[in-house]
Amino acid sequence: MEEKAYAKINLNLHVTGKREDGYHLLDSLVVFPDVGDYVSVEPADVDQADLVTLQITGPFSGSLQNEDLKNNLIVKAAYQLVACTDKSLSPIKLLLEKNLPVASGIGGGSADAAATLRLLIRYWGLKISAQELAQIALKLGADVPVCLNSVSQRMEGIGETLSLLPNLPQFGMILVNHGEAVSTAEIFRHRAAYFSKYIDSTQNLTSFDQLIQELIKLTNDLQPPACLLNPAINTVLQAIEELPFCRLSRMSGSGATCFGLFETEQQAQAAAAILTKKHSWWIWGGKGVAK
Ligand SMILES: C[C@@](CO)(OP(=O)(O)O)[C@H](O)COP(=O)(O)OP(=O)(O)OC[C@H]1O[C@@H](n2ccc(N)nc2=O)[C@H](O)[C@@H]1O
Ligand SMILES: Nc1ncnc2c1ncn2[C@@H]1O[C@H](COP(=O)(O)OP(=O)(O)O)[C@@H](O)[C@H]1O
Repeated sequence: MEEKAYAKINLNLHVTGKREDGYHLLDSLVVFPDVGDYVSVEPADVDQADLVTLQITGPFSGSLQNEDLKNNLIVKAAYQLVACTDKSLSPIKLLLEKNLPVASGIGGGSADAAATLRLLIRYWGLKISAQELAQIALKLGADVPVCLNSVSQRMEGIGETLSLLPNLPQFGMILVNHGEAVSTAEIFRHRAAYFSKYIDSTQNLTSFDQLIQELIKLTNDLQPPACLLNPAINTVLQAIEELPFCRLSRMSGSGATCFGLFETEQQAQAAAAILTKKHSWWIWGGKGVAK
């Protein structure tokens, strides 16, 4: 049994306020392109010491090799489910194929956690209400709730207030990461002192042109501090902007991954191929909205 953990892309990200606990309030249009990690589960030996174990493979497994697997969001997600059932559960082995760059503003860890929740609810046959699931997800991280169904959404609060964007058009996207991880906490610490206002007209975004016109008016408020702390992000943004048919380039989340938007999937794939010839960066191109 397997679940795909789709990358999370913030098409815009407005920091609209700050909570008393220091967490920032956000307003962001979030989409899930057709690229991701894979989480799968198989039965483990009954004499396995831990109920849940994890093995990581894939091109970015090395980024997690020095971390204790018990701290991985996948293992934490599994134990959150264990804690909310009376069922007697048999030991499992979880496998993660890590295809997404780590700590890169595309929510790989959050997507993995959400995929694990979906996977194990199915595998163990658990009955959990949507409300309880949303609470478990938020406990794991602010970005986990939006990743639960991996469809286009507007995200507010710190990530707990979600509204679906069912009319968003299909488009092509490229993702580019130059290989330097940036710290989310540090980027938030260096953000400008003002809070930005977000004007919502998301219901009208039914064509690609309308979407671009709207996104041009919006910003990622974390992009300026990220570029200041890691100027190479500017180089990436410029390289994307110069690609044929690119209509918008921007950073996702707290960075450093940047995206480019194209009218079609084919244009995005061709653009990714051009960039791949010039740079040794992580580059992906394809469908901007997976499902
Ligand atoms: C910025 C976003 C936008 O989608 O994406 P990423 O860049 O992580 O992909 C998220 O809000 C990231 O949420 P999440 O992934 O849970 O953040 P964490 O790594 O736990 O946050 C690390 C630190 O960043 C700060 N932080 C995080 C989220 C937030 N809304 N306000 C904050 O001030 C806090 O200091 C927190 O301790
Ligand atoms: N399954 C996981 N994949 C990636 N990172 C994880 C995972 N579990 C825990 N982490 C931790 O979460 C941090 C943020 O990772 P990630 O979710 O990739 O960041 P971002 O949301 O910025 O893309 C990592 O530095 C790592 O320490």
